Amino acid sequence: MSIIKVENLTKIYKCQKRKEGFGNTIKSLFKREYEEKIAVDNISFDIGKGEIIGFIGPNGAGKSTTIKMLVGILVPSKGSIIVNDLIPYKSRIENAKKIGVVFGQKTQLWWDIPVSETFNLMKYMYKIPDEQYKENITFYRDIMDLDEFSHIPVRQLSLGQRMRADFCAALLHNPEIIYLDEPTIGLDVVVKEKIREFIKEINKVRKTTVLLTTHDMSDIEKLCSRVMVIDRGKMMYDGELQQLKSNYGTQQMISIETEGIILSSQEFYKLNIINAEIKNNKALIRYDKTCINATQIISWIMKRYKIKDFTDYEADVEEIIRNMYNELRSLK
Ligand SMILES: Nc1ncnc2c1ncn2[C@@H]1O[C@H](COP(=O)(O)OP(=O)(O)OP(=O)(O)O)[C@@H](O)[C@H]1O
Repeated sequence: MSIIKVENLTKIYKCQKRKEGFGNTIKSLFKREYEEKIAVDNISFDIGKGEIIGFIGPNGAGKSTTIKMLVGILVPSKGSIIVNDLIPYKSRIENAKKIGVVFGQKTQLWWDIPVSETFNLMKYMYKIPDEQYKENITFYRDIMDLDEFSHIPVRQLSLGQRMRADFCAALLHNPEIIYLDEPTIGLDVVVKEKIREFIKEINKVRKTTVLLTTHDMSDIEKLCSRVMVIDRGKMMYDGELQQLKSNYGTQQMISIETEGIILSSQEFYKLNIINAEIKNNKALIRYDKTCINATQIISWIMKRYKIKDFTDYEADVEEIIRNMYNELRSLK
């Protein structure tokens, strides 16, 4: 059963045409010319209850525009969206009761009041029953260390504390879906890890559906099994992260340490590899697994050197996505 169903969704922005030069600026005061920008171009997808989906793409790809339409802030130019059996822009308030939103770059907390007061206001606004409110505060207090900062006004919080407070505020009313737009941007590794654990826990305990937009590929690797990739408004990939890895993650690396000094990098190019960086008795070899495999490389080296240690690395998600963007763009 899908909780989000999107069909042929398109968003076209109408923007004022800007021409250079003083004369043109004066003219534009009297006669405005407009041009259209297709930000989201005929995309369709289905999301099931309890899924955690990574929604990724380069800058300006159309991610935020899609999320704004799902939330109900923007009206689509074409196509349909059903979220929780509602059309978001027609039932904004009803929809808002069932969703939570966290924007890494903006806060939805009140700047001048302490975090605990903000939570009280949210309780009042969303009409959260006492029992549910108490249960949630206890749950979040432990997992997000709320006591450390709940008495402090929001403007005095560090970014990591503010993000933790933002997450709790967005989840106080037990939303069915949470939209996360760059939720770990600018955070240190410890807070990032805490927030990822929190997302996993909420998803496990409450079956909350999560749509996550991020440029941090470790967020994707650690949280999502399915990814949707958008580029220039078009859906380029929707499927398993694992499949994406095997389609685009053909580049791999082996690092090797030998007993003696490696004399020259030139000889490594007899192998069908991409490149080799050599330093004393260490070599870092980059290869394409569709051309040669790790065993072939190791056995070739073993005939020439005594190997002390070696490690075989999978391509990381960042590299996979880079390969994918490059390939898709070269096709256009
Ligand atoms: N209000 C607007 N008016 C006109 N064009 C807009 C508006 N908002 C976004 N755009 C354009 O629509 C396209 C998609 O923008 P959007 O913000 O959805 O991308 P994004 O994938 O979220 O990018 P980023 O990763 O940089 O946040 C971009 O070309 C952007 O310039």
